[in-house]
Amino acid sequence: KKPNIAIVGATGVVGSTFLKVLEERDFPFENIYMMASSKSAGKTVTFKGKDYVVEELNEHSFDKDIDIALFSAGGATSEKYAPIAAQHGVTVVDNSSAWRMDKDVPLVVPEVNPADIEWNHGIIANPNCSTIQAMVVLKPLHDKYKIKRVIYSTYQAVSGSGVKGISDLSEGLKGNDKCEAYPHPIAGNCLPHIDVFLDNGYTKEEMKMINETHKILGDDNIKVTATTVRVPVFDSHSESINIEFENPIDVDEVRELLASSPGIIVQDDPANNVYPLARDAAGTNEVYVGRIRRDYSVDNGINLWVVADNIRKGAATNAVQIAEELIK
Ligand SMILES: O=C(O)C/C=C/c1cccc(C(=O)O)c1C(=O)O
Repeated sequence: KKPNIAIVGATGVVGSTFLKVLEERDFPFENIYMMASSKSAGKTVTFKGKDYVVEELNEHSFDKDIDIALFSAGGATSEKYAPIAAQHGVTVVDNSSAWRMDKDVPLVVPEVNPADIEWNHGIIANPNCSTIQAMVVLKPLHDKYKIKRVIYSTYQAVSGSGVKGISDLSEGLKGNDKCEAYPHPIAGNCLPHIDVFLDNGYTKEEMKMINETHKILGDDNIKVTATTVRVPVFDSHSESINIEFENPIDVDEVRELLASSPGIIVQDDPANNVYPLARDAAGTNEVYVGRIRRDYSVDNGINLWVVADNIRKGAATNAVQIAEELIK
């Protein structure tokens, strides 16, 4: 039978993109239920030409027959309601960080570790957007050359902060500096501060990339560090990724391997100004890789430039791909 699905956080930036991607990919379903917290309940969302009134999420929301629920309504909502849904037999795909590091919750990028879906106990976690696009690229390289160390430097779009981030940038570009999403004006700036600072001097976003890399690749021996930066870009996260391998590599072989790996489009012809660009990646579901070159400062190292739409592959599309695995 076709699944009954629920969208929790249906009116948000990611929630509304869940709906776009479900329609684009013609995801099969019998019934769909739109849910959100009290502040968004009562709104109307349109999906496949039909209007739906968003119902207020509560502990009885999953009493009805629901097979799959896609959550993107903040960590607190996931913390409270994902277990309730799971106890009602729903398989939850949660876009928040609430359950990502839980030992009973698989953290999944379908191109990377689809088999981990099998051991879910009702909740499957969607990784952080910056982690997802990196994992798609690192997995084939780790399998072939064994990664020793990774350095992430990210250049993250304001859409990752939702409507407040988008507004701060659009107003800032008109000369009206606003600081609703960030402690400093984002227009004309780069802010090395995403989420909150921790006692170790790193931000939560940086520690998410480090911890989630270990869990998804299943290898805590990989040395990982990260600097995550907010830049004045509306859509798509760009990442400079430096990788040192245990084994020798050949750059042309790396380029061919990536070009033949799932979910990746290689754009790497600097002589003709060809490399991944945030504005080209926006609105698509793939991960783009370019500037593939040897790091001559170590024996077996490379540098990469990796770009993806942070709301699509970084969140909504990845979650829908997990749901597609569930109904196979
Ligand atoms: O800021 C970005 O570009 C990505 C933001 C992700 C985010 C924002 C608020 C809460 C969370 C969270 O769920 O903790 C997350 C996440 O890690 O997915």
